[in-house]
Amino acid sequence: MGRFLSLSKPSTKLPLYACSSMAVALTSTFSPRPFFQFPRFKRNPSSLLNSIAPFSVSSQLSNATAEGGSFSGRVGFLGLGIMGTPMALNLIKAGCDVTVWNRTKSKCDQLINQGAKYQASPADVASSCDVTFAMLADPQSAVDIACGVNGAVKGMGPGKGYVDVSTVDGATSKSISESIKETGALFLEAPVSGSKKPAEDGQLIFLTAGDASLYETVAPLLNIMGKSKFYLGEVGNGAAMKLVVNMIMGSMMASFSEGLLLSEKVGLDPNVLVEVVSQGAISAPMFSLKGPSMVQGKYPTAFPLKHQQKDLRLALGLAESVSQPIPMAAAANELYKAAKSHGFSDQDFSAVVEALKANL
Ligand SMILES: NC(=O)C1=CN([C@@H]2O[C@H](COP(=O)(O)OP(=O)(O)OC[C@H]3O[C@@H](n4cnc5c(N)ncnc54)[C@H](OP(=O)(O)O)[C@@H]3O)[C@@H](O)[C@H]2O)C=CC1
Ligand SMILES: O=CCCC(=O)O
Repeated sequence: MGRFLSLSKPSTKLPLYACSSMAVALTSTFSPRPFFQFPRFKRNPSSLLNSIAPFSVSSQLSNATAEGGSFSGRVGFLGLGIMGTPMALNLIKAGCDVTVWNRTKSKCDQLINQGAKYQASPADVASSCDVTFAMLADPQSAVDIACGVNGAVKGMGPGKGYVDVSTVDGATSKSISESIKETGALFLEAPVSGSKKPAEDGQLIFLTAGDASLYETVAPLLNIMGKSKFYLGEVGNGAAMKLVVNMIMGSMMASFSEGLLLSEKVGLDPNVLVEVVSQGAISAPMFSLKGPSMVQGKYPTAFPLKHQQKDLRLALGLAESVSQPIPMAAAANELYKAAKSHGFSDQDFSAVVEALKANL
């Protein structure tokens, strides 16, 4: 039991509960923090219960239970963009009692038609729900919707929980956490890896940190929306993990873009490059998925370029805070800034290749 009670406390020697082989290597070699991944048992709720049961941190949520791998409380969802809409939709399809709000109200219609309730403000959603999720564009909007006039904080209180799944920096997440917790409610940051299609398919990866009991309570909801989830300890660790992952992704895409253009310029077929890359050590689903449309100059938006640049900017701030040089990411950031200034903000981040074209 003792080893599980240390779940929410940073430690250098925590055993891994269940994880990938990569996570084992990281934990035993580098990680100074708890590093847990729970397996996903979507088709076997009793296995899910067994996997969660050892983490017997009692839930403080009054009307919600996670018994048997389900969640019987009311779920709020704020922010219905590319990611929020399919995530909320999956909760509705799974039978959850979902209440939505979005700045642009018309984006709520699809979900209301599928059975969602609507409230007129984040505060109203939070006061009418047990747990409220927020999937917002950036740090400013995440703070505004949590802490602003008619923000979620106004509707929070003991027995409730707030789960911020937006990609923000650790300082923003901590500030939101403090405001939420001052009301007596619980807070979990849970940014996601995975884009539009994984969100639609319930295949996201949650990078969570904060109140362990809220993590346990919302685990059945995370299991509906995602394929795996990591609990990383203190608030800020989930945000940091997400920014590091997206820093790598942004640099990879910038480098891939250079390769595509260079191959074409020296007379090679960039489609063949995509095929060659897909068979070797640097293969990545991202290259295979986006490469063919990049060659055609098409960038259907899954992950908006402006958000990728935001994440690189936040990763640069994270690196600055610990005096870590990240020259590749800094160079990539300049490229995404150039792409933004040429009007590609709302296209997919693979449009960064346009910033390399000579006529820009
Ligand atoms: N798309 C992706 O592949 C992924 C995105 N993310 C992250 O998830 C978050 C959401 O991304 P995504 O869904 O793609 O983004 P979108 O741009 O599609 O949606 C952004 C959401 O934030 C809302 N919003 C923006 N500014 C404000 C504001 N000032 N006040 C109130 N609401 C606001 C928008 O409302 P409105 O509809 O009114 O504009 C919308 O609901 C971002 O942090 C992103 O980095 C994480 C993983 C993958
Ligand atoms: O933040 C966006 C991540 C996109 C992805 O993981 O494919």
